Amino acid sequence: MGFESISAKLDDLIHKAGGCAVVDGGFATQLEIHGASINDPLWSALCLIKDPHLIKQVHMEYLEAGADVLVTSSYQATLPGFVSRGIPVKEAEQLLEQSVKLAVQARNKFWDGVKNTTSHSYNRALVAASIGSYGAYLADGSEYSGNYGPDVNLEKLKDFHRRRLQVLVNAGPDLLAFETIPNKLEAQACLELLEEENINIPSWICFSSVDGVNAPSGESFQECLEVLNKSDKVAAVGINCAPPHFVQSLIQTFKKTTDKVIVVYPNSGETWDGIAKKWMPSKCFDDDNFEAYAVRWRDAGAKLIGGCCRTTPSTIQSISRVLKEKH
Ligand SMILES: C[S+](C)CC[C@H](N)C(=O)O
Ligand SMILES: N[C@@H](CCS)C(=O)O
Ligand SMILES: [Zn+2]
Repeated sequence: MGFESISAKLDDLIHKAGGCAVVDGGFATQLEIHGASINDPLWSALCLIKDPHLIKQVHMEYLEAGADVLVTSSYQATLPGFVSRGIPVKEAEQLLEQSVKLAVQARNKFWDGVKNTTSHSYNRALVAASIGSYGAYLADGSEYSGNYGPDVNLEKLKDFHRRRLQVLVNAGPDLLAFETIPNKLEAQACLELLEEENINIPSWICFSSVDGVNAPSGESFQECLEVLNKSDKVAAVGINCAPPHFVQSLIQTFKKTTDKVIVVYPNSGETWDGIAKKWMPSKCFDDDNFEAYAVRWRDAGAKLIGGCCRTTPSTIQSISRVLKEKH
């Protein structure tokens, strides 16, 4: 590695993609479209146990659609979550490793198939190991409230994230994707872990938002980003799984507060009912809206753009087509 910066691989991908790379779309959503039943505390991580082939298939579908970054199936895959289902710790760790390996295998297979073909517009994708927030593990919708209760402090959050982080990094992803972080405390915990574990692959840290202005906890993004700006271990910051109509102004807020790469991959606009465990209709973007807005988000300064829950490979195809258009 020498003196190469931690984020060299990510910077190189963004450069090759013409200044703005494409992240994949809703992973759990596409599992469900294929019939997976994930109404379960493990949510999409249930497929790591029940149907790993489907995981690889979904990764392939997002690659075909033009994703430059694959986010792994580990969002709600945690050691305590698996252990609570009677899975021994060693096997639980293997499931986490498997989430990275399935994405790497899909990426390699897809790239081997296209790299020597003429006039394709694909880049060799990077694999980002998903690290869902503590709220995702709680499976009570608290990744959208940021309310973890009085017993959760910095040390508890670091304890929760540490071993999974180590196992995922050892499985060899290109990046780490911290997803739906709802408050400043968890952002701080993730950052301290990256430093303490001396992680040498780039990370992005993405927040959720339910009002389009602040983090779900009510803390301002300015105070959250001031914490993250202190570390070079965090290559990119942004928003995931928030409604798409919040994104433009949030990019502007982030631009004022950080020099880091900005990553946005909103959901379709539907809202998650954490009790009923289903998506409720709301003001939504369709694929054409994503296509139109992806250009605006890029022009506002985002360098990584994709979709989250309730977006599909056809959404990513629309985003990829418009962002990779030659002028
Ligand atoms: C991004 S949310 C829709 C994931 C599922 C949630 N953590 C739950 O288990 O209810
Ligand atoms: N990477 C996860 C994020 C859920 S908010 C998924 O797409 O299912
Ligand atoms: Zn989502």
